Amino acid sequence: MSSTSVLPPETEAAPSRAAASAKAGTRRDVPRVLSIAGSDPSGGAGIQADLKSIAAHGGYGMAAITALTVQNTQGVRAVHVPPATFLAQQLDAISDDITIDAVKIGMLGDAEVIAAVRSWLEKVRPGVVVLDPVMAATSGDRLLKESAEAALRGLLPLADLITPNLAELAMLLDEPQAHAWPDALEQGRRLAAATGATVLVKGGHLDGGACPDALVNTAGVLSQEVVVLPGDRIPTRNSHGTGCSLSSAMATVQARLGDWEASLRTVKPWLAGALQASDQLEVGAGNGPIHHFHHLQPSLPAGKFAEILRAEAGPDLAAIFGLDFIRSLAAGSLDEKQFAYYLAQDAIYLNGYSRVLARASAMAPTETEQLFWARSAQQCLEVESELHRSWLSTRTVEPCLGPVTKSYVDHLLAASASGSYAVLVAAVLPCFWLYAEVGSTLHGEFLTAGAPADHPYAAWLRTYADEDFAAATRRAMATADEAGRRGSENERAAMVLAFRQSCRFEVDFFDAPRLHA
Ligand SMILES: Nc1ncnc2c1ncn2[C@@H]1O[C@H](COP(=O)(O)OP(=O)(O)OP(=O)(O)O)[C@@H](O)[C@H]1O
Ligand SMILES: Cc1ncc(CO)c(N)n1
Repeated sequence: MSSTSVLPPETEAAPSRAAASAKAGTRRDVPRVLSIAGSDPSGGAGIQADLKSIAAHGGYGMAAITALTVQNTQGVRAVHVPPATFLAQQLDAISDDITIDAVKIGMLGDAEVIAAVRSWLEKVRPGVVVLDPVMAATSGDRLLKESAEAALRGLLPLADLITPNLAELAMLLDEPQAHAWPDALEQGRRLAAATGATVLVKGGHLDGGACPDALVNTAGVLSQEVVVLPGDRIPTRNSHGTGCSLSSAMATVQARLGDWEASLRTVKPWLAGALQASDQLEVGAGNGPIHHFHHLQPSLPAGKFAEILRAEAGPDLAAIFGLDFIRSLAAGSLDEKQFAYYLAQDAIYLNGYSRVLARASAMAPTETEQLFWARSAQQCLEVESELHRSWLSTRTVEPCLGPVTKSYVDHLLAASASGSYAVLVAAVLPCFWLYAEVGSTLHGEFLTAGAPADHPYAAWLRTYADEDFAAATRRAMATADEAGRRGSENERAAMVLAFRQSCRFEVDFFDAPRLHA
């Protein structure tokens, strides 16, 4: 398991001239960072994203709310801008009392709000000011009144860093939107020259597989006039709030490092990781949020959790192969009464197991998994009726629920009621996996012995080598691996417990005919 760190890893970057000329007093271990932005109640953008992003980078976050939005991952339904005088009071209350190491400015809404922020900035002059010129949400809905665009342009010279996306960059320059990266960089240059600020040109809205970002400054603050950080586009729809998260992360890290290039080198890989891990959150049906704290979660590589489960089951598998029932079944010397008991209990078990698999289907996070469990549930019922038709119809056996069968099914039902899909998947896995292991071993032994036709259980042993069942087992294993990787440490521990308990029941189930037949 990989180790976790509280802060995203910082790449050692060669100090640029900016580091040397960073404003005195801006470097703090835990920077006090104020977000002046709108609220997104769905938590992915606006001040909610800013506070997460600031915390993810080790800052102390504060928030003065410029506007309330009614939005979710699918779009903005309404915007309410409280009186600008009330915002001014919030800003004064903070700066009267607290030293602010960095400010991030996001959604401003209208010209009155911009005027209030402007006069506060002129009065307080915070050490680091990052301005994200928010005009629209990821969904395309407007967040800045058209009549306020000129006022926003007027605010730009008060910022140290401006972080426009391609549409915002064009609007601020009153030019058509750039679609090619070199054109965007040219626009960045013009905006930097016009404002004196550093411009972070963002490639999020470019076409194609690349997603570069660049810092541009025409006044010699950077090591070069244009510093490009290349990046791959991460294939996800979950880009809600990337701009907010990036700008507040830049404000926080800049207050600690005093170097824009080093800050972007820290923030960009973190953002890529947050986009990559965004699917884990399962928030909303539209453009979902990014996973701000992905770096705090221990991540397991694919297959690792399945490997852990396999190791857990090792002793139980060995115990199964040592059982009299299995040894004598393989040798053909098994007492017919025990075999009949085993078949009858298996039929009862499969009925319960089918219900539990149907529950897994109902809880599955994707339609593919839903279908897999539903099919498996159906196949259990088919095997159950086949057992009655071909094996049990010729035998006289009491169809009573044995103690091991009852305990095993009760355990599975408890897992299905635990509320955790991952725990349920772990609990049902041994019936696939240990059974498939036992089956292929016994079938292999049977073939090695020349598949003797006079073996009393020859027909039964032949049914064990079912490629469809082996494929379903691999699928169940991969699903458990994925559920384990997605889950928290606590959930994985609960999965291992449920899995081990089922493994014990598999051993007991094969031993039950000896004790109860
Ligand atoms: N699919 C992606 N893969 C990698 N990086 C991305 C992706 N989408 C956006 N980014 C990065 O996210 C940051 C924000 O870029 P973008 O151009 O999307 O800003 P924005 O439009 O202001 O964001 P928002 O969607 O919050 O309004 C940039 O660093 C950009 O490179
Ligand atoms: C409040 C708010 N600010 C900014 C954005 C841009 O993503 C948004 N969607 N909502």
